[in-house]
Amino acid sequence: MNTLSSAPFCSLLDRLFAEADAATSPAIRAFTSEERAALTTSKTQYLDLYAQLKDLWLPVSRETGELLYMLVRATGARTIVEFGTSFGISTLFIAAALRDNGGGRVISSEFEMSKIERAQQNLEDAGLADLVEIRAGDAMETLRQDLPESIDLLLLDGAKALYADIFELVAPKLRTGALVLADDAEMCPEYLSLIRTTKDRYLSLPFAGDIELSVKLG
Ligand SMILES: C[S@@+](CC[C@H](N)C(=O)[O-])C[C@H]1O[C@@H](n2cnc3c(N)ncnc32)[C@H](O)[C@@H]1O
Repeated sequence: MNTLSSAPFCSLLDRLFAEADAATSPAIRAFTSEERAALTTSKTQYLDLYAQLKDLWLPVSRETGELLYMLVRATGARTIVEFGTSFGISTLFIAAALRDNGGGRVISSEFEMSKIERAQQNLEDAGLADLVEIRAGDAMETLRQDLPESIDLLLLDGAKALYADIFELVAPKLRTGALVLADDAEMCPEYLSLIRTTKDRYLSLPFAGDIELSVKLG
């Protein structure tokens, strides 16, 4: 038996993915082309732009969620940091894998309070809330301090323009062999350039079209 294929996880995930698919946002349709570009490139407007998209779930795909579950199980990971909780779909996959590994801790980060409340509820409904700490506020501040001494996996899935900055904050705590999974990585040229040019310390590959998967070599 595993959490991924058991109740209540299965039916909860089906319901949440359906809800995510159905969610709409009048704000995104009203965005100018400059605002659309700023969503992935601006290091100053991200709080305002993402706040306008608070009704959108923007989750990882089911395949990426299952890949996260696999990676956490296969590596026996116990300590995970996540940039970008939203309504908690990726967090659910990670926490399910931690449960099946025998325990652990996810530190996730989200600044939109309404999303945090719903993510917390989803984690409670799945019986996984005890494994997760959601840090409220800008991850550029909340992930700057009080990180565990040794981190097994980092998921980058918040504002695209900040992937490189968040990676730099967390990197000193990544253990040798730690994985970094960056979702929608093709939107993050600064991060891709950074992770792919540190060949002595990271091996990094594009994966499944929209993921960059990297391992810390030492
Ligand atoms: C792509 S969604 C995350 C989806 C989530 N990982 C999932 O699979 O359900 C990105 C989220 O990151 C949040 N976010 C963006 N920039 C952030 C920042 N600097 N600090 C905290 N949260 C941020 C947004 O509010 C949004 O909810």
